[in-house]
Amino acid sequence: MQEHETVLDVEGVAVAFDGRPVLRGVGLQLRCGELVSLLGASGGGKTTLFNVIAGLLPADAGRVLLQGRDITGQSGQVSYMMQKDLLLESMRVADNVGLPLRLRGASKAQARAEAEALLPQFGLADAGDLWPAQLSGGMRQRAALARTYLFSREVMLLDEPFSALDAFTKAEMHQWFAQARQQLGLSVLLVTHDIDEAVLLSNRVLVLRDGAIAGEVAVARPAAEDFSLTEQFLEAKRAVKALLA
Ligand SMILES: Nc1ncnc2c1ncn2[C@@H]1O[C@H](COP(=O)(O)OP(=O)(O)OP(=O)(O)O)[C@@H](O)[C@H]1O
Repeated sequence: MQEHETVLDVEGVAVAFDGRPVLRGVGLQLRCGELVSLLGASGGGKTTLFNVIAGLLPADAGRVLLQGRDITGQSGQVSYMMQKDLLLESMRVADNVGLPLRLRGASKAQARAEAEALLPQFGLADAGDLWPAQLSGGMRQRAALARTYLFSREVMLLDEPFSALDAFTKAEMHQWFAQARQQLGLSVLLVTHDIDEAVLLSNRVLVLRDGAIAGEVAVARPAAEDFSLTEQFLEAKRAVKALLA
């Protein structure tokens, strides 16, 4: 798939719970190799939208297209990492990461070999034989991201993947993730509450308000040593804050 082609197309998704509308016709597009963040008030329907895209929750209206194919209501088409990493404590890291391959019928040895080959790209080169309890918070999140990547490489839905980390680890993860995403050519939709994180990592930031996309901010990224200290970063942050207000 070519860069800039639409990989995921969400059209007019509406969801109501007990007659109360949460999503009122959400539309968005994700292009190949792009990271788009979704920001909005707590309870605004971000996770609900992810559940619809992942085919885990039926929508009252709307469609979800993956590379032009209608996948509305189908689970298992895009990869989805929920806020909690959900690593299985009784499995070594490589087996945890290889789990999606096992679910698709690979042998334990095949799944482990493929997971082991991927671990260096996720900063876990020597961690395959460790147990999850032996990992730091950042390592756990990278293992969970590697497992999500093995589930499906086309589109990743990440629901607050860094929110549980301390500020120092979070900053390290941002730096690592921005690079890994480029190298692996990932197309990512990211839910976050953190405006700085959204601006730092995204090509575009979408604001969800009153059940619809209130607007978007395209992030212009200069080739600076530290993007977060640039005028362009502040400019994008101001524009996002104005949309949220
Ligand atoms: N299965 C459900 N049944 C009834 N109400 C639900 C259900 N799932 C979510 N809701 C309600 O829908 C609204 C949107 O919830 P959702 O979790 O999608 O918001 P969110 O934007 O992800 O919130 P947060 O940022 O706090 O994670 C909330 O009011 C929530 O209580």
